[in-house]
This record gives sequence, C-alpha cells and structure tokens, in this order.
Amino acid sequence: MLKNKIVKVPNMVKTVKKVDSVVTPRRRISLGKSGGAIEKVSKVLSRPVSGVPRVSPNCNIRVIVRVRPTNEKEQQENYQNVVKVIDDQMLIFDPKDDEQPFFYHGVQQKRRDLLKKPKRDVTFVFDRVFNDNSSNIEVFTNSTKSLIDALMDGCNCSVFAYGATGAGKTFTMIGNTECPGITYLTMRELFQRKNDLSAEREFELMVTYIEVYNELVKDLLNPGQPLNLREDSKFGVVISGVKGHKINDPEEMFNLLRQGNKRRTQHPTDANAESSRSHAVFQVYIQMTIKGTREVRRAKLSMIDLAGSERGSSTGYVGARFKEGANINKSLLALGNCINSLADGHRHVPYRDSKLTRLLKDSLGGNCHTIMIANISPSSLSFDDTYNTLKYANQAKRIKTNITRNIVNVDMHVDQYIKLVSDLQTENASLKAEVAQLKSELLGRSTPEATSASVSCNEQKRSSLNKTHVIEQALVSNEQENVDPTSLQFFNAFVDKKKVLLEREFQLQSSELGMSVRRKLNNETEARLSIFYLDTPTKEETRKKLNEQAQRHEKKEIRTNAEIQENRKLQVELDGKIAEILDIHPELNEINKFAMLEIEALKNKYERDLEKKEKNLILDEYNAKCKLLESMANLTGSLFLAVGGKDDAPKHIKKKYEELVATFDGKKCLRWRDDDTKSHLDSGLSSLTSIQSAPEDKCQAPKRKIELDSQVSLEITSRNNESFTISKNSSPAASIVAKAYKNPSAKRLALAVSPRRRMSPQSKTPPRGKLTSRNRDRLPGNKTPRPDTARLNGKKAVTKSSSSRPKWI
Ligand SMILES: Nc1ncnc2c1ncn2[C@@H]1O[C@H](COP(=O)(O)OP(=O)(O)OP(=O)(O)O)[C@@H](O)[C@H]1O
Repeated sequence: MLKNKIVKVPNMVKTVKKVDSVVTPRRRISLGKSGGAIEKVSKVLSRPVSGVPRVSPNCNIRVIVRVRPTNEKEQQENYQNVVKVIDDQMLIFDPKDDEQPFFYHGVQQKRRDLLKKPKRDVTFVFDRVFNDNSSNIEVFTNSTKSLIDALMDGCNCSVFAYGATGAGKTFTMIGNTECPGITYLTMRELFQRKNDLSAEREFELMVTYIEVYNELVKDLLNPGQPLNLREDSKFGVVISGVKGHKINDPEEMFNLLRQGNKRRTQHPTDANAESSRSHAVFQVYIQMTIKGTREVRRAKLSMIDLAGSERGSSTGYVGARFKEGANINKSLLALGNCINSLADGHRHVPYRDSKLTRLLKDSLGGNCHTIMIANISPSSLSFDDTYNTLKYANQAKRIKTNITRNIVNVDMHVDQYIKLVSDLQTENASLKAEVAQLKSELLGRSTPEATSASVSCNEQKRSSLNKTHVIEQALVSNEQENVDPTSLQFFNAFVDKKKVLLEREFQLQSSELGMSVRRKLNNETEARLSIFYLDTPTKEETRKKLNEQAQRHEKKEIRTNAEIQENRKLQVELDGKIAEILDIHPELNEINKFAMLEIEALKNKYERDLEKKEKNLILDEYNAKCKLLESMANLTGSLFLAVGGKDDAPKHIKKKYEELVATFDGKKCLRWRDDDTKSHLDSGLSSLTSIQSAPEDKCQAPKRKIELDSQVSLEITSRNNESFTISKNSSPAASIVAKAYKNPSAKRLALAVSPRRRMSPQSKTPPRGKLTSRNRDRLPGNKTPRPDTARLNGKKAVTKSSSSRPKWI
C-alpha cells in the first residue's frame, strides 16, 4: 500500500493488478485485481468531488492539472505524447501501453529495446485534470468559480499557475481577447455576484498588479521604484507602496490587466516565443459592508502567473538572460522547498528564501483557499519539466491551509472598541459605587469606599477616553508598520496566554469571594448558635458540621490563594517576555497597545462580573438578615403582648420595647399594622409590631377582646416546677398565652413568657394574671438581657443553668 506517494503502474491496464491502491490525501480507492479495474477506478474518481471549497478551518490546497494541446513544433517534429489523461482526476505520465513495438529482423520482440529508457508509467490523481480539449471556461467553471462563495464569506483565496515555460500558464490565467483566462472570468463572476448582492451589501473593490523579476517587486500599473514586501497582522503579506486601483466593472479590470501585461517582462524562449520571464501577481482587495449589521468583511483574491521554469544548461543563455533564468529557477526551487516542507509538516518553512515564496506565504501556508494549477505540455519534448511539475503538484496536494473569515468592522471598529472599554469601565465603577452604598446601608453608616467609588467612577470615564485616543492613533499607525512574522507569532502567543491566565485569575477570585462569604456566614451562624441553643446533641452536631465546613473552606481558600499567586507569577513572567520582544522588535509596539487594550477590556469585564457577584451576595445576606429581623420583631411583639403590654409590663421593658419599635420605624421591610390610625407608641398593645408579610403572624389587632371558653383553664408548669392556672378571668396577656397554649407550636412561647411565680400547690391559681412587684423582680430585667431560645423553642424546658433563662431582645 502506497501512501501519499506517486503510484507507479507498470502497464496501465494489464499490469494494474500489481498495484494495491491509489492513495490520495482525500480518498483511497481499491483497484481490485481485475483487468477492468482502471475503468472502475475512473468511474469512482469521476464522481464529482466537492467542487466548492467550503469555509473550513483546515483544508487542503486544491491541485488541478491542465494539459495543453501539442503545439506546431511538437506536431511537426513528431514528439511522442507522454501524458495520458484517464479521466477528470487521473492521468498517467509516460504510460507503457504507448510503447512502440520493437522489431528484430522483422519479428516483433516480446522484450523491449534494452537500449531504450524504461517507461516511467506513473499514475497521478489530482482534484481535477483537464485534457488538451478543455477551454478556459471549463477550467474556470470547475476551479475558481467556487472561490467566489469563499470570497463573499470573507476568506482569502489564491490561485497560482505553475509549470515549465510554454506549458500554458499565461494562457490559463490571462488568456487572450478571444479566449479570456480565468482571471477575467473569475472577476466577471465576482462582479455578477456583487450586483446580485448590491441590495444587502456595499462593495469596494481595488486591484493591484505586480511582477517579481530578478527578485525585484515592480508595480505593473504604476511603473517606478522596486517595492518591498512586508507582513501585516491583518492582511498577511502586503506589498508596501503598491498603488491600488478601484474598479467598477470587469472590463475596467481587463483593461488594467492588459495594460500591466504590456509592461510585464517577456522574452522568447525555446518553448515560448512570448515567454513571461517574471512572476505576475494580480490581486483584488474586496471589502463588503453588510448594510443591516454594518459588519465588514474583507477578502483578498490573488491570481498568480508564475514564470516558467527552464533547465539552465539546456538554454545556453549567458549574461542577463542567464541571470534571469537563474533567478526564476531559484525562486521556483524555493517554492518547491516550501511545498516539500509544508507537505511534510515541518515547523520551519523557508518562505524567506525568495520574494516569490514570501508572496505566496499566505496562499501556501496561511489563511487562504488555494488552488494550484499545474500546467503541463503533453509532449516528450518537455519530458523532465512535465514530470517535475507533476511531482511538485502531487506534493502540494498534501498541504493544508488554515482558513478563517476576515470579519472586521473597519468603520466602527475603533469606535466600538472605545465604546466597549469605556462602557465597561463606567459600569464597573457604578457597580463598585452600588456595592459600597449597599455596604454602608447595611452597616448604617457611610463608608470611605462609597465616597471614593463614586469619585473614581467619573475619573474612570475620563481616563478611558484619554486611553482610547492613544489607541486610536496606535491602530492607525499600526497599519504602516513592518512586522517580523515570527516575532509577531510569539507575541500573539504570549498575549493569548496572558488572556487565558487573566480569565483563570478572575475565576479563582470569584470562587475565593464565594468562599469568604460562606466563611463569614458560617461564623455568624455559629455565633447565633451559641446565643440561642443549649448544649444539645443537635447543637453539637450542627457545630461539628459548621466546623467541618469551615475547615474545608479554609483549605480550599489556601489552595485558591496559592493558585492565584502562581497565576500572577506567570503573568509577570509573560509581561517580561512581551517586554523583551518589544525591546527587540519595537515595530510591535503599536500592536502591543492594541493587545493591551483588549486585555484591559477583558479585565474590566471580569471585574464587573466580580462586582456583580459581590453585589448579589450582599443582597442575599441583607435579605436573610431582614427575614431574621422580621421573625425577631414578631416574637418580640408577641412576648411584649404576653407580659401585659403597656399596662402590665415593667417600665424598663416598656422603654426598651418602645426604643426597639422606634428603631424599626421607617424601615422599608417593616410595616406597622395600625400605623395609619395612630402612633404605634400610643400603647404597648396597639403598637404591636407585625410584619405584613409574616405568614405566622397570629397576633391580633390591638385591644381586641380575646374570648376564652369559660371552661378553659390551663395549668402551666414553669421550669422551676412552679405552676399556675390561667382562666377566662386572667389578664388579657395571660389569656393570649392560654390561647396560644392550645396550639402545641406556641407552647414554647407560653412557657417563655409565663411569669415565674411560685404558686401554692393547693390553690394553683394565679392572682388574676397580674404581675406583682415580686413577680416583676423575678423577670429577667434591666441587666444584660440575653435571649434563651432553647426555652423559646421548647427544646429544654427545665435547666439549672442561669444562662438558660429567657432573655429579652
Ligand atoms: N490550453 C491551450 N489551448 C490553446 N493554446 C494554448 C493552451 N495553452 C497554451 N497555449 C498556447 O501555448 C503557448 C504558450 O502558452 P503560455 O504563454 O500560456 O505558456 P506559459 O506557461 O505562460 O509560458 P511562459 O512561462 O514561458 O510564459 C501560447 O501560444 C498559448 O496560446
């Protein structure tokens, strides 16, 4: 099995058995073992291959071979035909079956003449093979026509004709008035498409026509000094100083082409009386603006007619013509080397060995749909040239190009970028201010961050505008800079890496933020826990869980911190590398400014995301605390009511309660049910706090008479085994306790608020539910009130600990 190699078929039909398969990078066809295999293969191969090179990230160069008709000289001198076209994808070079029979003494010999060279008999398979009958229109229809789609998509396209002198390159590319070449036909199609799309897109077309002669680049449309080649990060290889000509129709373009051709260096060669001795490059720059979206697409079409190769020794030229030939061969040799390196997947491709290969860099190894047209002569007169051309073409099939669409928004690019940066910065600043404001609201005082954030918000707006001015200038001048491609590649790689690191850093920061908030919440829960609960097994379990969580978070935080530090170190290293490149290649400075702007925009975006996250976390915390306050307020109100409200509550409790109500007053999340009728301070009962939304608010409106069944009397046992009975005749507060006591969930409340007075076991009757001064003294009072929700929750009704007494909030 042969892979990616020229396949030798010793005898086309009869000996085809010897070949297992023909392998091309695109398809592999089993030749089988029968005599009709070639026909079978031809049939398979002649199925239409993907004619349209789709926009794909990775695609092979399309290689097309065109065999020209034999010329007068070849016919007259009866040169043998060494190329046999099998079908539209396969040809055999120097086939065996065309061998002349060998006679000895009048008898045909089975063995051939041993003095004769053995037949090469090599089968080649290409994307397309055109025989000597094919017209330029046919070639166009099956090759470059499909490129128009790619161009409209914003992809670069390139077509180059390769072959020996007189093989038909210029005829294919340029043609003549009667038979225009594929350049004209492609342009005509392009204009057709332009007209079709004129309602949706605005087009701008510009052409240049240059030649590379003796390693000098010359403008064929504006003769003058030789030009320089340079590489541009946006446009790839560009010719500095070349003048572009705007064109409006294909005829205008054809006139320019003709005009340029007249200036092209031509000298007669053995094979061609009008041989082109230079490489000609006709380029069309297309800019399309999609009317609706203002999206701008750029594409470059390069049509390249290479100079024909010649075997120097056979020409016998001296002087200028020899130098000319040597230069052509040198550049074609460089092209051959590039093709070999690319096909073999080498990292280093010697593009810089000649002007031609520098020019073709995009077409061969860059962002381009490329078609190589290998022109060959069918006659044995050009045996070696044809064989070499076919070998190169076969190699070129293996080259892959990376294609991306050139979608840029030229008109709006700078503006959009500037706007993006300034928008992000402004949003970032206002978010910071908002967060600081929220923080200050939560803490109940204005924080320095809140003030500085609002100041910095305006400063950032100003600084972003200044920065964008610099960048705008950088972008403009960037286009004029000559940039070394290798350093540019390294530079881009470093910048990309930096972006990746930056993104990671912010991911880590975001998770660190989440963890720190969780840690804070854990601590708060723990603090609450120690206030409210007694040392119950549940409490211990919760504590244990909280501890474990805290440890996990701590470990994770340590790891995250370490990763952030490591990440920052790498970023500093990268900055160093970028600075080094900029030192050596100051031409990259402008591009760097652009890249830094991109990074800044990214940073702003990430910071904004972080701010948003922080804001959300603060809001969540705020809401949770509001809820907590709601339930506390409810409970406090109920407790106050239970101890007799304004009438019976001890003075200090009343005072504290009123203070508390005053604190709550005016807060958005709290509403006083009887606010609209009279001041909540009027009476302890009437100012009972009640959250409108609180679902479990069972407290009744002020002074509402509570009806108790006369039969109901409750015996309440306090934690000190003191007991008393509440009946209909008890005070309203006690009645409420009694009513609440009917509900098991309110048992806790009843126990908590029951006046702790020793009851005579005999009478078991409280003194009408009213608190005496003695009772009052027994209530936890003015000292440091501490709530004991263990009792509130009814978890442990009896305890010896003094700290477990009910505390007032
Ligand atoms: N397919 C074709 N059909 C008819 N004539 C052709 C064809 N191809 C080439 N010719 C003729 O062969 C001659 C040489 O062709 P052309 O000038 O295109 O060769 P070339 O490869 O460009 O040579 P060079 O490299 O020397 O410029 C021309 O007279 C051209 O008209």
